[in-house]
Amino acid sequence: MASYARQIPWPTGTALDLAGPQLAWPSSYRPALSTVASIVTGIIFTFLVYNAVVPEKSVLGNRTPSFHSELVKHLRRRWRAWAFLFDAPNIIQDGFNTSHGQPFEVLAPDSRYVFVSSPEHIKEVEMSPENVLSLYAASQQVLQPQYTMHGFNWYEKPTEGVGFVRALRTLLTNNLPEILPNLGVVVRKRFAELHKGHPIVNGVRHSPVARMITKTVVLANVISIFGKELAKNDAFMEAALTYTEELVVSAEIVRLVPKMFRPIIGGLISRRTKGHAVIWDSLLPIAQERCKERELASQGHAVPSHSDCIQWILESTSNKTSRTPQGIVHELMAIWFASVHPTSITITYALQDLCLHPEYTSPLRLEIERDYARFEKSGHGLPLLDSFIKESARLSPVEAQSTRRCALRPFSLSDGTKIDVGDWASTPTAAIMQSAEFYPEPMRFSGFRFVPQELLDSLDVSEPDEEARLKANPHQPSPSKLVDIDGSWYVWGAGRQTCPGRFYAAALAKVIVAQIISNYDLRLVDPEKPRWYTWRTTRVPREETLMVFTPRAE
Ligand code: HEM
Repeated sequence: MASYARQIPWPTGTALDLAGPQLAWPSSYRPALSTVASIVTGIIFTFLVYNAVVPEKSVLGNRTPSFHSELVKHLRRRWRAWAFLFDAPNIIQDGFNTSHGQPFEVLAPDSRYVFVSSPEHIKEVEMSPENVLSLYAASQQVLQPQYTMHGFNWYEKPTEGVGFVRALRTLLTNNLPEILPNLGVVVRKRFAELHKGHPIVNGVRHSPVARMITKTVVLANVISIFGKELAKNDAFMEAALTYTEELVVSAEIVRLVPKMFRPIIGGLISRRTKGHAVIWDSLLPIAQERCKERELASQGHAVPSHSDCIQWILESTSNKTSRTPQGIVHELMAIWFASVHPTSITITYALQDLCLHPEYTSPLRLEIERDYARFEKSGHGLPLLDSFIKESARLSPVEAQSTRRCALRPFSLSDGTKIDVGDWASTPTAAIMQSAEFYPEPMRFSGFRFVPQELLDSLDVSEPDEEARLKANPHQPSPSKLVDIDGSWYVWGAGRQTCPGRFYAAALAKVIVAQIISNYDLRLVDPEKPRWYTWRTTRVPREETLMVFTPRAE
């Protein structure tokens, strides 16, 4: 700790001194003002240190004298809680390894998490009503939407009748056959444009793969969620990209400052960040227009028909708040955030895994040549590619935690473990997906692990040695798909509130990976370099990871 303190030079002088000469106070006021500023700075600093050391809800009980007698133990726990920010996947994995299926506790600076991994405990969590263990309350903590989503407050919304679940799970999924052929063309063009803009080093273009995929996903998602017109609006497209990044950083800052400062800091951030305002200003007139059309339609007038998520949400919402133009835009903003990052990251790691395991390229290309057109028309199929992306997501999951529920009322698991108000229950997704209990040779990459046995038997690879190797890799006793949900696959959460966008996400991942491997040979510039870092439970791809995409026609 001391060494960190030494590394960061603390500015000398008071807040007023640092503000510089533009504050032209009369000189007689200066000593007094300087003293006041020093006191205020001191109070803020003390609060920050206090917040770092003392949890909002101390696990040792309230802040009582007994706290002092257990100081060392307590400080160690707080140190571990702050380490969660940088090392959460390992901390969760350790808890999973030592708990042998029992619930275990992990502390973060701002929360206490209880991880459950046995099927019965997961069932208890997923069955608890939304007003006891709440996904919305957990999302509210993560996203701080009152500051990052134009004043959105999930608590004000009745949870039943939320339109986006039906809009995404049913209507977006059912429309995949209409959406996918256009997305294939858009993705191919966008990827080629981005590729052309990357610098040439030693005769080949070096592409920052994470950024490139995020930009491709943003375009695909704008078209699928908001419609083609908005994709032509440059200001909106720029905001659509920056908004999710702004949101993550802004919400994180708000989460880490003491509660009493959150409205001030959150308000400042909200005023300084522009992405959410551009999104709001662009979507609100459209939502207002659509609401007018709904009104006219209810009076028997002819109105234009629309086939996008704005319309599907409008048609799916039953509660009063969500039926207003503002309510619809808030839901769209929440969907937007949920749709971009996990999808881009999953695709980025799948492409990197293809570079690390190039023996899969030839059978995947064969499958794409044979079956891509059928997949586009139905939204189903490409089982080899499906399995490859699933294996990549198993070993490089975006999130080490899912099925996140924040307690709004005290809750007890059947073994007596208590989850108090403000604590979270969740599943250790990554640890379960890499457990030998569920996956033979769990840490070995086996791209076709999930395909049916007969498909594996009929695998046709031009190199007989490679074919034998692929067939000998570990294989699951029962086949499964990327979008499935079962007791060893919690990538999409669990129970009633599993990801409603997963059918679209899986289809888009297949479109993007298929378009890239059909049209380019790919390799990592430096396969040995670290490809991600972790922040809390998220495995974030490094922006500086470079790939070479060589057009196959050349
Ligand atoms: C690979 C990509 C994706 C992953 C891994 C993923 C994962 C998840 C998970 C785990 C949850 C549940 C939260 C939890 O239990 O902790 C969730 C919820 C949600 N996801 Fe996804 N998601 C992905 C893509 C998408 C896409 C593309 C959309 C929209 C088109 C979307 C929309 C949502 C929404 C709206 C919820 C909230 C559901 C509710 O409130 O009941 N997701 N997602």
